[in-house]
Amino acid sequence: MGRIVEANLVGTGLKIGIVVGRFNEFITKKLLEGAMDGLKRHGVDEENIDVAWVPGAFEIPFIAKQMAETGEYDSIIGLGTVIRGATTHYDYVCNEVAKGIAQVSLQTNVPVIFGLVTTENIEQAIERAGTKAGNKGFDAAVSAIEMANLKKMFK
Ligand SMILES: Nc1c(NC[C@H](O)[C@H](O)[C@H](O)CO)[nH]c(=O)[nH]c1=O
Ligand SMILES: CC(=O)[C@@H](O)COP(=O)(O)O
Repeated sequence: MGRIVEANLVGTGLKIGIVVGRFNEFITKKLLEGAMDGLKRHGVDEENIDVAWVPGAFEIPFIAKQMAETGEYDSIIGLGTVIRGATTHYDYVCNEVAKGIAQVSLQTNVPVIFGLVTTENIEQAIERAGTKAGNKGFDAAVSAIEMANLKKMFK
């Protein structure tokens, strides 16, 4: 059997970028709090966390790409909240942000984490922003650390 590659969750020395959407800010600020908590509790120095606010989830991939291209970041986290409305707008936003984040990650070789809450209603969003279903921002922080460390294992 070959090697099994599994990264630890130690964030010491990592530099992390966060891109967060202002749309539905009452939820996204909770995701940001969760992400900051997750990063710091796993050893990331607050000085090594940069946060960029964008208007909405649709804009996350563009700024994530600008950040990734600086070469400064070990991982980037996208945080946003898309809540279904009366029209098809939801589907366009969700599809583009998901595809965009995946593309930025593959094009730049920087892990970009999908820390978005995409829900049918406000209640589902609240549940995923620090109440009964955890905090998607915290989960994204742990994934960012794991991916940054995993990437280093393939150098
Ligand atoms: N409806 C939601 C949006 N819509 C805004 C777009 O993301 C974008 O900012 C605008 O279309 C300008 O390009 N954004 C969210 O983050 N969440 C939503 O529920
Ligand atoms: C997910 C959204 O974009 C949403 O806020 C838009 O709502 P609507 O479809 O009612 O315009």
